[in-house]
Amino acid sequence: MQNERGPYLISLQGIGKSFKVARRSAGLRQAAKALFVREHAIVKALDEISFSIHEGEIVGYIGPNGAGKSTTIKVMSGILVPDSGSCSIMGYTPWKDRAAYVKHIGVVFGQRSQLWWDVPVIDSYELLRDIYKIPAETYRANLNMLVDTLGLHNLINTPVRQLSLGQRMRCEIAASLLHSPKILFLDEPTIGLDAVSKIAVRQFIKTINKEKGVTVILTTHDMSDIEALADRILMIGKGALLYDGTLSELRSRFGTHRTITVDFRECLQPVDIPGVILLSWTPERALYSLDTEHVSIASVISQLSELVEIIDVAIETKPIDEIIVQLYKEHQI
Ligand SMILES: Nc1ncnc2c1ncn2[C@@H]1O[C@H](COP(=O)(O)OP(=O)(O)OP(=O)(O)O)[C@@H](O)[C@H]1O
Repeated sequence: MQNERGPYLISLQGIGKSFKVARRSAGLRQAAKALFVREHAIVKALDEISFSIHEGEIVGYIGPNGAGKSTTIKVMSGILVPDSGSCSIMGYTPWKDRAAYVKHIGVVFGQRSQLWWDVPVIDSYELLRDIYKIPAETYRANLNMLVDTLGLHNLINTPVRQLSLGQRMRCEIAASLLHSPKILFLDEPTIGLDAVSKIAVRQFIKTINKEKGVTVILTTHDMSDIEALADRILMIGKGALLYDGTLSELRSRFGTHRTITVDFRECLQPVDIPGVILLSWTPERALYSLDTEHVSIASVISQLSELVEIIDVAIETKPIDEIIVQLYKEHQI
């Protein structure tokens, strides 16, 4: 498959995946009954998911808890076999050609470690070198680059269990890239990290995307990850794809709301402007809320400036988190 930008690197068509989960009602009687009769429910984790991704993209895969994000990443990385649909990544069907396919991908699950817990990080790296049969020269070059850019100098000789979450995450990301994969799947890579570690991880993801051309698909609940990284958002809810587009399209579609803070020379009388909500008024500052679909910012400022002497104006857009919540609400998820 392809479009005007050429062939897709990743293409999913109608992927479906359900899980059979054991159900038990509350109470002792039900517990006793469950010893003999197991009741099951079917959870539809993915319902006909289709999307395609080009080489070099950074795609943010978002959605509320239980939407199906991790399940999609598991299908794409070949860990899970879907019930229906097709998936072609670099020409491979991940769950069928797994041995050859995994040489081209790196996977990081923020909540799970791929490193050996009790041994120094470097030992896990050497094991990965042997598993992936990474040529000595490539391994050395990649290791040096990763240690430098992720600041791992003082970490790689430490056992994983002695590392902080942020330090471990940087080591995990390095582990996933030792074999020079073309695609990196990151499942909540910044979960639980402090502000400094988050920025370091984001910066690194940007660098390997730009300099090495690595295609990145990341799931996150942190909208600032998306703002900092993703060119494109795929939003999933109740197993179905609900939005596929850029962050700026999303903003303009759902984010026409603005808050305007105006500072002025003392004015005791609040000024009301038609179509605009006055949120607060003090003798030196007013806070207005408006929808730019109905009223332009220019007209608000011009109407105000006729009545007060404006000193400063600050305009804020609705935070991306609020836009996402609005989107979830619209889709009733
Ligand atoms: N191995 C499994 N067995 C049974 N049900 C599962 C399994 N894995 C996922 N599910 C169910 O499938 C649905 C999608 O789960 P998934 O982990 O993909 O969601 P998610 O979007 O990654 O959620 P979160 O943001 O909470 O990590 C959920 O209802 C979950 O309970």
